[in-house]
Amino acid sequence: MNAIDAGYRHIDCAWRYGNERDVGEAVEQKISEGVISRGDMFITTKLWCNFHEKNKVVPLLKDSLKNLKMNYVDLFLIHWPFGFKEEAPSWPKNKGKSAYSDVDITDTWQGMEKAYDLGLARNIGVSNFNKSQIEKLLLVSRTRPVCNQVEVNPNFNNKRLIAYCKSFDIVVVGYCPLGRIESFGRPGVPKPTMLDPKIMKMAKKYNKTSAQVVLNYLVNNLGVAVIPKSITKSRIIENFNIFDFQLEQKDIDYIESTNKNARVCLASYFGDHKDYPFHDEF
Ligand SMILES: NC(=O)C1=CN([C@@H]2O[C@H](COP(=O)(O)OP(=O)(O)OC[C@H]3O[C@@H](n4cnc5c(N)ncnc54)[C@H](OP(=O)(O)O)[C@@H]3O)[C@@H](O)[C@H]2O)C=CC1
Ligand SMILES: O=C1CO[C@H](CO)[C@@H](O)[C@@H]1O
Repeated sequence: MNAIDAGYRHIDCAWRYGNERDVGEAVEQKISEGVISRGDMFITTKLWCNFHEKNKVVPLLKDSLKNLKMNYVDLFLIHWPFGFKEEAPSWPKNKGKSAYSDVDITDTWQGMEKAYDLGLARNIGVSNFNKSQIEKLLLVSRTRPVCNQVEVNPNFNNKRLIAYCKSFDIVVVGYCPLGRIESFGRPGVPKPTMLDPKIMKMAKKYNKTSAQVVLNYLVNNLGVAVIPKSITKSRIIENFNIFDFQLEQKDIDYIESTNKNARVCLASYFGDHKDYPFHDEF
């Protein structure tokens, strides 16, 4: 509700997050208050890994729509390229290969196309797909993926994948745009750039916060859509107010120099899955 009041119109959901009911209720409430109409909103949700078989895609989306109390979503994504067996846990981190399914991503894509044909998803796309996985889909798809939602932040600027996606008019939506501050301290996770003292000092010059500087850089300089998450009303408002300033070139150069090619979101438990996406360079 705070996000809608602040002006957000794109809400990122996933069956796996369990946030569809709350988002559906907030949208319904704001429609009843006359603040928005359904057509103003852009609602994304995602197919979880236990439902990659072609004939499971539409039923899973129908379940998401029931949760959302909507009759369509604006964008439906395959959450990860790797699949799990339906009966496996939804995050089978200690189960090993016995939990994995070997459904081909092109079969799952046919299920996504069916969801599109039925009008249940107005657009279809992917998340966490690497270049060769997108290539594989482009070769067989009737309806092309419009979006790849992947990690993008100054520590992991993902430039080569962004350029590849753009060359096929695939919109990149950047997740963990602020570097998911709560993961800082875990092995291999670098300090989020918004905590860099130089960025904090730079932000003061623009009368902005370091989070706003980072989000402005991602949108204006990397050309991606961003989906910062916050449960804090003041930060929700802060993260929306990023369009009214222009970074100087020397500041852009500094932010670029902080790239470390280091991800926050690795899903490394599944590194031995045949479709794990992050062994390739991009
Ligand atoms: N497709 C995929 O596989 C994935 C998708 N996602 C999507 O991306 C979204 C964002 O990613 P997420 O992992 O949450 O990481 P973010 O980079 O958005 O970081 C979120 C963290 O930053 C804090 N924060 C937010 N705004 C500010 C601010 N202005 N100043 C200081 N701290 C701030 C939040 O705190 P607080 O909430 O306490 O205010 C929270 O701890 C997710 O909600 C999800 O929708 C994420 C990971 C994987
Ligand atoms: O979307 C997501 C949110 O975070 C999870 C835990 O890191 C991810 O695995 C998932 O893809």
